[in-house]
Amino acid sequence: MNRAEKAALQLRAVSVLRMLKETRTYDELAALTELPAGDLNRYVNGHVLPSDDRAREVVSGVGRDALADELERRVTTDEEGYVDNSGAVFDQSFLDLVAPIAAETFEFDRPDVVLTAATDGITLAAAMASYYGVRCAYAKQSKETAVEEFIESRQRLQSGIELTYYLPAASIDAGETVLVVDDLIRSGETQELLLDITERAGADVGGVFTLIAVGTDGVERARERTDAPVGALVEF
Ligand SMILES: O=P(O)(O)OC[C@H]1O[C@H](OP(=O)(O)OP(=O)(O)O)[C@H](O)[C@@H]1O
Repeated sequence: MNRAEKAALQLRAVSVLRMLKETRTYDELAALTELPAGDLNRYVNGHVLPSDDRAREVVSGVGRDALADELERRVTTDEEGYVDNSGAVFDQSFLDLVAPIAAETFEFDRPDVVLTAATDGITLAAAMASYYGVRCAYAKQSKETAVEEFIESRQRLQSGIELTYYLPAASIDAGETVLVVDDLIRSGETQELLLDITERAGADVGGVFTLIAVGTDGVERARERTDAPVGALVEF
């Protein structure tokens, strides 16, 4: 890890600690992180940065669990099992905290592009793309006017409806590495379309990440399509 990466990791740990501190006392934060309350106070107030070992532990250990709890608090499910996750996907700063934790936890290959499907995956894709410092692209169910060439993927869904996603062809170059993300995976049909688009572009899949996996079918389906890591922050 070079100096800039170390500094970035330390600052991410401070962001995670600040988020956790919003609803906790320093003693509670100390119990959660197993770090001394006095040190935590200095980190949260920005007087001292945590060591890289402590920072990594905060980001991928307690940070992941705490963000998963926070996500569960922000999501509601109705009696038919439909999920309202607007409390998460409408909050870009929350997703900005998720991005480094997802990257640390699942060790995706470093992408050139983060790809998602419009609409609800876009803010997560933007957070992941910003974290890696790469482009973000989203496939849509309609063709953008003035774009001449598209990569398209069509699938007949379990429901019998045919679904087509279109991505402007210039969004992904052959040989690039693509991280496929979405806010939610249920049947895995949307992921399959995105993985198909990646393949049609001649690109490689560096990983698949979702905030929420509803059941295991969708995640299993993605795992059958790729050897790259497939991860979910929470599973319902
Ligand atoms: O695993 P699947 O069964 O394919 O479901 C997952 C998809 O469902 C939701 O999108 P939706 O179709 O509701 O469109 P939206 O993002 O525009 O709301 C969600 O954002 C995923 O893209």
